[in-house]
Amino acid sequence: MNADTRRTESRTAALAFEDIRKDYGTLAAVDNVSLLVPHGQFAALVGASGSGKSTLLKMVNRLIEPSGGRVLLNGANVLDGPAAAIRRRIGYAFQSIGLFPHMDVARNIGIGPKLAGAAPDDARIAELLELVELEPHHARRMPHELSGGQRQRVGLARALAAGPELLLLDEPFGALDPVTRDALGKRVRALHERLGLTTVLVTHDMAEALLLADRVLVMDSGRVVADENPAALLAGAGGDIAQALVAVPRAQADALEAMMHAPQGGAA
Ligand SMILES: Nc1ncnc2c1ncn2[C@@H]1O[C@H](COP(=O)(O)OP(=O)(O)OP(=O)(O)O)[C@@H](O)[C@H]1O
Repeated sequence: MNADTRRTESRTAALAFEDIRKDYGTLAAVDNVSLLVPHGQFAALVGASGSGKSTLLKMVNRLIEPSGGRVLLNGANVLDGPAAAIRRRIGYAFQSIGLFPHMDVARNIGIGPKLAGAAPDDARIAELLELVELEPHHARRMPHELSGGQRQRVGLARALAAGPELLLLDEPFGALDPVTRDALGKRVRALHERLGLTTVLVTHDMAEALLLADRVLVMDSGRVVADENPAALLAGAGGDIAQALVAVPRAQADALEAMMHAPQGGAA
């Protein structure tokens, strides 16, 4: 691809990383990553702990300053202008949620738009609660009066409150039980479709990535070592590191399948 084509593609993508890097001393936490995420795509970033997933994500909403390269959001460098202006265009939900303990659910959800001078009214809060399948009466609860899964839903509603162009999710289901995690994952995918979002999800869990995403990016030592769709990964593409991650859910699925077809043991 020549430089002109590359520049045009970077400008028209929802999100573009151009030779982005982050160094901590001699460690390259993110090592010259270039990627385009088209509008409407649901991409998952998968990889071992410490492979650079969160660092890459946080350079989009300027929680981390890059050591080199650029991140473009709809063609504009995220470093141009105030960080708050960029963050208003990006929904961000993460595992530890960061709800304000002294504010009720409605105020927690509305904090971003309120800081921007447009506090959401009760109808908008009710609409956001409905999107994440919470009840209207949850609006007046305090964070400590909610379950972990409900708190994650509030975090998601807050991420959606300003009508973002881009949704960044950093292990948003990490601390949840498997049933809640599965339900919330499906809800996020449905919202992605319904709201026409572009979404990047960081997860340790390859099964989650395969089930939810259109595209799976595998990171290792700060680099993207595989970039495949779920069907291709399941068919064996992506190289050794990606296949080692795919092997885990595959082995579990095979073991369950074998159990279902095994003759019943126990007393005859
Ligand atoms: N502030 C920091 N100072 C020094 N090193 C850091 C800092 N933040 C992250 N790192 C290092 O950068 C590397 C990438 O970290 P990062 O959090 O991006 O990984 P990750 O893939 O998101 O991991 P996890 O899945 O465990 O959250 C790791 O080796 C980490 O120790």
